[in-house]
Formats: sequence, structure tokens, C-alpha cells
Amino acid sequence: MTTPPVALTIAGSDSGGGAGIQADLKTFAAQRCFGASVITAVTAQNTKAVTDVHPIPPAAVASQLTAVLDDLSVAAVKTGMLGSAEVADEVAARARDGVLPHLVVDPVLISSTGYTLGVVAAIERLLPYAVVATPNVAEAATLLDRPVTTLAEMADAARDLAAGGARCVVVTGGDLRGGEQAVDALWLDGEVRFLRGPRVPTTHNHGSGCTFAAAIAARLAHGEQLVDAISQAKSYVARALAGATGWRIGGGIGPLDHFEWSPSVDSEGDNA
Ligand SMILES: Nc1ncnc2c1ncn2[C@@H]1O[C@H](COP(=O)(O)OP(=O)(O)O)[C@@H](O)[C@H]1O
Ligand SMILES: Cc1ncc(COP(=O)(O)OP(=O)(O)O)c(N)n1
Repeated sequence: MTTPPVALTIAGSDSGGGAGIQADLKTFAAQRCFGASVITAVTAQNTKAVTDVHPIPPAAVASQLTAVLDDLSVAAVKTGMLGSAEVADEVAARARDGVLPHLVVDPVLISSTGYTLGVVAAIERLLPYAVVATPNVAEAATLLDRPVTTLAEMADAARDLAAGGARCVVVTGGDLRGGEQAVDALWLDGEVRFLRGPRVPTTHNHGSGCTFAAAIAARLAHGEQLVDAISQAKSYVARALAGATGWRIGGGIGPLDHFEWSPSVDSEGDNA
């Protein structure tokens, strides 16, 4: 077998296994990448709540980065929960040095269970180096300090966030419930386009944003073109959501079927 590409996640640990580092490493493996990890925080978390957060000191984030980058040939990088501007500074310094290729920035600010995991100042430090940034509607609204609740507002938000330096911005619409479709607004090269897919009828979407960004990084690590990588990552998330509709893991918002273990499911999420 040929050597798989290495993808690196810089993110927080989710003890419940659904989001953060755990979702990223599962996604990398599912996409046939060898996953490396730099941990920025340890969260005590399950499908119902985040109950504790222990930030990793910036110097320890820096030494993890050095250990990975000194030895492994990293092909793409995804950032998730950074926790503080000081940690973001450590990551931005490596990005400035040009050693974080294909940088995908998931601007994690608040968990779906309502806990604050990140700060705007940290995201702003990394956006200039991102090839893609993937805020959800709530994160886009916080970063821009204005409502983002319609497709037109998502498109405008993607454009305005790209002014912060990211080459491409995808504002994800998973949390805009109600329609038949899950729609994301993608800004690239001065144009917006909407990515549409069937909406999987599920409330078990813990870690969908982490999974989406990690899948983009993995596909970029394999050399896929940017828009193809984003489209394929969106399809993968939909399949992973559909596969877990029958799962009962935890009593709250359950995780995704990263390895597509469930028998083939149709686009409505029903097992075939
Ligand atoms: N129910 C769903 N059906 C299909 N795709 C979804 C669904 N929910 C989210 N997605 C997709 O998952 C990706 C992550 O989006 P989102 O859920 O908005 O992220 P976050 O977890 O950060 O809120 C996007 O491509 C979005 O369109
Ligand atoms: C440690 C950690 N990192 C990120 C998140 C947020 O994950 P996300 O994919 O946005 O999923 P939800 O939590 O919004 O479902 C997290 N919860 N924990």
C-alpha cells in the first residue's frame, strides 16, 4: 500500500467522542488520511453538555506543533477549538512560516449545547492564512456582529468574512432548520454559489461542523481541487448524519456515523 497523506488537526478534545479531535481523527481515517493531532484544550463533554474545560498552555501547544511538524510531512491542517488568542498566536506563527499547508479554519465559538469554547480574537488571527474557513450561521453572526439567518445573509456573510483574508469562506446552514435542503453559501474568487443537498431529518448532529472541516482538509491532503473537496465533504457529512439516525449514543445530541457502518441509507436518512 502506498503511504497515506498526513492530515493534522489542531483542536480540543471532546470526551464524548462526537466532536473536536475525536471527530477529526475519525474523519481523517475514514477519508484514508493518517491523522496527527495537536490538542488545545481538554473538555469534559457528552451529548448533553460541556461541564468543564481545561485549556492547554500555549507553550504546550507550541511544543506539540514542533514535534509533529519536525517529523511528519503534513499535507493539510484543520483547526477547531483554539480557546484563546494566545494559542491562536502560536498557530498563526507557524502559518506565517508557511508550514501549515491547506489550512482549513473551523471557527469554533459555541458548542451546540451552548457552551463558549472560543473567542473572536483567536479566529481573526488565523483567517488571513486560511484556504477555507467554515463558520456556521451562528459563528458568522458572531464574527460579523449582525444576524445571519437567510440565504442572502449567508452569502453576504461569506463575502464579508473573506475580506478577513481567507481565500474561500463557506457559511454552513445546517442549523437553519425547516427546509427540505441543507444549504451552504460558498464565497470564492469574488463569487458566491450555494451548495445544496437533501436535509437529513435528524437532531443527532453533534460534531457535524468539525467533521465537515476535517473532511475538507483530508480531501485537500489527497490533492483534490478546492470546490470538489468542499462538495465531497458536504456529501460525506450527509451520509454520516444519515447513517447515525438509528443510533442511540447518549441521551442528548448524538454523534455521526463517521465510518459509514450503517447499511446504505437513502437521502431521507431511512435505512434501506
Ligand atoms: N440535517 C442535515 N442534513 C444534511 N446536511 C447537513 C445537515 N446538518 C448539517 N449539514 C451539513 O453539515 C455541514 C456542517 O454544517 P453545520 O451543521 O451548519 O455545522 P455546525 O456543526 O458547525 O453547526 C454543512 O455542509 C451542512 O450543510
Ligand atoms: C472540543 C470541541 N470542539 C468543537 C466542538 C463544536 O463542534 P461542532 O462540530 O460545531 O459540533 P456541535 O458541538 O456544534 O454539534 C465541540 N463541541 N467540542
